[in-house]
Amino acid sequence: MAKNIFAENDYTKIKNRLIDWLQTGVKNAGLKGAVVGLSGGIDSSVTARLCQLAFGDEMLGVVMPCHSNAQDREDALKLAAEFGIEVVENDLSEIYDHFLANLEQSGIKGGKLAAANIKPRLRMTALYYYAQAKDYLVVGTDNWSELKIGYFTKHGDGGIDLAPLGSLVKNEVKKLAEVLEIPSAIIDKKPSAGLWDGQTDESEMGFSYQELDRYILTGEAEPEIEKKIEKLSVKNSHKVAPVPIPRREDIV
Ligand SMILES: Nc1ncnc2c1ncn2[C@@H]1O[C@H](COP(=O)(O)OP(=O)(O)OC[C@H]2O[C@@H]([n+]3cccc(C(=O)O)c3)[C@H](O)[C@@H]2O)[C@@H](O)[C@H]1O
Ligand SMILES: Nc1ncnc2c1ncn2[C@@H]1O[C@H](COP(=O)(O)OP(=O)(O)OP(=O)(O)O)[C@@H](O)[C@H]1O
Ligand SMILES: [Mg+2]
Repeated sequence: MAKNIFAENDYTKIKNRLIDWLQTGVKNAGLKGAVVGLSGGIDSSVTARLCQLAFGDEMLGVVMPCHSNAQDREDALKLAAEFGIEVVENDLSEIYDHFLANLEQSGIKGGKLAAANIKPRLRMTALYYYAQAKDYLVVGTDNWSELKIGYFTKHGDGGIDLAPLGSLVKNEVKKLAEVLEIPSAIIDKKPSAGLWDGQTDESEMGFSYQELDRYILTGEAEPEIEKKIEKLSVKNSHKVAPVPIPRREDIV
């Protein structure tokens, strides 16, 4: 059997280093704590728990259903209650419906993704409201696997101030979740962006996190999987690059 490359790290050490890293990031910004969107999924649960350990009471979780799965909302609220994380809830479903209808009044109708990507961008707007109100940073949940292939909404869940999980692949986040005592119902849940009914990361990506993570860490993958990963990585590289600006000498 192939060795488990995700089990090799010391996750207690990683936990402690990430707590330090978060504290340094917030201190360098001259601010007090962190705000995190709580989806009921593993990435936000791990991020919220790390922030709580880093900032104690100076940490806010925000649950923002937007035509979302009721179980996810319950899991998010349960996690907050279990760890004593302060939580507020904003249901964005009606705002989303109004906003989309308003946009469509222009006569321009977008496809499924144009509409669905509004959801994470509304959440981003709410998170920045709370961050500014409380002198916090917006702490994102994006992991290395998602960043590698650009599997996030630009200026949505990608619109953040710090990304503590950005150097860990998804399966490593799972191991970290165990050390943080995240409930197994959350750890074992199928990853989903929750943008539409039945959406799962792996079916949309066209490969598994196991395959993606193995490729990121070892460079090994079936040729057709490698091709898919590299294609997405190139296509979405703009999402992790600074915004292009023309060189002054080329235009003046
Ligand atoms: N070369 C380029 N240089 C600069 N900008 C470029 C560009 N190509 C496109 N763009 C811009 O980027 C936009 C497309 O990017 P974007 O708006 O992000 O949209 P897109 O990548 O099409 O969709 C987001 C993807 O992330 C997934 N997602 C979203 C949210 C959460 C999660 C999750 O893991 O939970 C996953 C979602 O299911 C979907 O597959 C274009 O409309 C255009 O404005
Ligand atoms: N209903 C929601 N309420 C609050 N925040 C949300 C909600 N849905 C998504 N988010 C935010 O968007 C982030 C990106 O979603 P994503 O699905 O990648 O992470 P996750 O749900 O934590 O984990 P998983 O990828 O395993 O589903 C979440 O981690 C969370 O911060
Ligand atoms: Mg999710």
